[in-house]
Amino acid sequence: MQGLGNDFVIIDRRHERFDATLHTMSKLCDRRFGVGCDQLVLLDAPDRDGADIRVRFYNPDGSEAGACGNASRCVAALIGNAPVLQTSAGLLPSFITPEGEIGVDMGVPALDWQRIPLSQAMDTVELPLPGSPAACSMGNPHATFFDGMDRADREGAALERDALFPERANIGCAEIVSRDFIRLRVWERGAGLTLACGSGACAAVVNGVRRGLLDRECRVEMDGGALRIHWREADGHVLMIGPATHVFEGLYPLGTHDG
Ligand SMILES: N[C@H](CCC[C@H](N)C(=O)O)C(=O)O
Repeated sequence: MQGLGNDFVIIDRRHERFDATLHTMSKLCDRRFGVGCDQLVLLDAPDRDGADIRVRFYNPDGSEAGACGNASRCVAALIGNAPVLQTSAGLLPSFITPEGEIGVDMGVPALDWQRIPLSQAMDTVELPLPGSPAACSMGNPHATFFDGMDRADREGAALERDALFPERANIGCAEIVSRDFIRLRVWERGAGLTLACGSGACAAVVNGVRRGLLDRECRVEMDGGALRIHWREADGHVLMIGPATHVFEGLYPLGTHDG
């Protein structure tokens, strides 16, 4: 499936065994020697009350991510009937808009340096990096710059691994068109530049509001398309609305060798 060109291999292992070795997962993500995707998503039966499906997200480098907004919309569309997703970031309710778009409540962002996490105590609204980005977590760490998109291409790889981010970070680079419309490019942790990043769009709006640059309801346009983001004042939850597209379905040849 794909959400704004951010694409996923989603393996439902509720009824079939699938041993997710690092080698198998990275090969599945490989666009030449495997199927090809930005992230691999594993579905299991939930083990928390109120959840309909357990969802785990893995980058092509094998690292697990606590959140993946575009994949969350895809899983919600795949399961149908607006499921509640159980992720390591918590229970994420989904919904369908009257226009048929998929919405996911991405929960409350973590704003304190320990939970993002950062390597030292500091105010997360302006990090001591060129361009003074702001940082938050949507269940995965994000630093957002607001001085144009091209830094993502030029500096994303180095910034992802800056010593400030003990678990690395997704690097969002935004161009502010107006207080309710930004263009965003994200260098994703463990994946590199992608056409869209759902949690990155959420983080960019949260970070922009905290910097006094954006309104709480904002359109975020990325290379693959646009999301609507609303950081709801009443309860602090971040709602993300956008498309989710089924590309093809197949059977993973169980029992094949990893070679
Ligand atoms: N690379 C991210 C996970 C995927 C996020 C992105 N694809 C999204 O839609 O949120 C991380 O390691 O935190």
